[in-house]
Amino acid sequence: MNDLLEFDGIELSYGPQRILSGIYMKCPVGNITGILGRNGCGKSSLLKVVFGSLPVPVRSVRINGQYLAGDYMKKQIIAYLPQEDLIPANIQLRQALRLFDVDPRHILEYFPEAEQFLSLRSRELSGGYRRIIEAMMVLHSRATFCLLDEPFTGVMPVHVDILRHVLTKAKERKGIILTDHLYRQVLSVADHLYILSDGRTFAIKDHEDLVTRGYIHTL
Ligand SMILES: Nc1ncnc2c1ncn2[C@@H]1O[C@H](COP(=O)(O)OP(=O)(O)OP(=O)(O)O)[C@@H](O)[C@H]1O
Repeated sequence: MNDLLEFDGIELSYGPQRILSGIYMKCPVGNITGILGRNGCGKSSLLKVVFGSLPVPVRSVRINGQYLAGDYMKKQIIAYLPQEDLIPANIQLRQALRLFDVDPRHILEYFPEAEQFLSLRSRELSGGYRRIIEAMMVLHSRATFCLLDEPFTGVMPVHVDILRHVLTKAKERKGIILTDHLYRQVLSVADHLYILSDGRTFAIKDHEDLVTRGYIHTL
């Protein structure tokens, strides 16, 4: 049986503003799970809580039914691409790959031109290049589960196609949860979809659900 990441019982408020309250989501290895939702509904917050970088009083994150204790970030069970930059601005790409324990060949296989970028600092890369390389790093990390917050955003179409290909290959050995407002790209790779609305997750059955939840007008 494939490893399964599940989470629920997550409660998150910012002051009086309740953000998350009725979450249930699961993602087995072999699957890509997409999360959609309106601006500000809490998608990034949810990924941070599951990764462990945003502490909350109540949270249940399980792998194969076993609760994950606080040290799972160190154990590299879950890798996370934040909406913000992953690689610190002053770090050379070559150093970043070493830090994240990613073989540069995984990047150069798809982006041979990146050879000339290896000695550049992260801040010297273009935004779109930095984004796709960061997404590739997470997908080639040792973690069994990957959380990707807006991996497609800012990436040019030919590289989006490469990323979709890498995602499809990576899911053979990983479970992947991703969110992005480039929802057609999300729809094209996701095996399961949820929409986050009113602090709760709803499994999406069809496109009509996205209209009903106020995410798209119509297709
Ligand atoms: N550190 C914080 N302090 C207070 N409020 C916050 C904080 N971080 C996020 N929020 C609020 O929580 C809500 C959810 O934010 P979050 O970034 O998780 O939404 P999102 O669904 O990822 O949005 P988007 O699609 O615009 O990226 C928003 O109303 C946001 O203003």
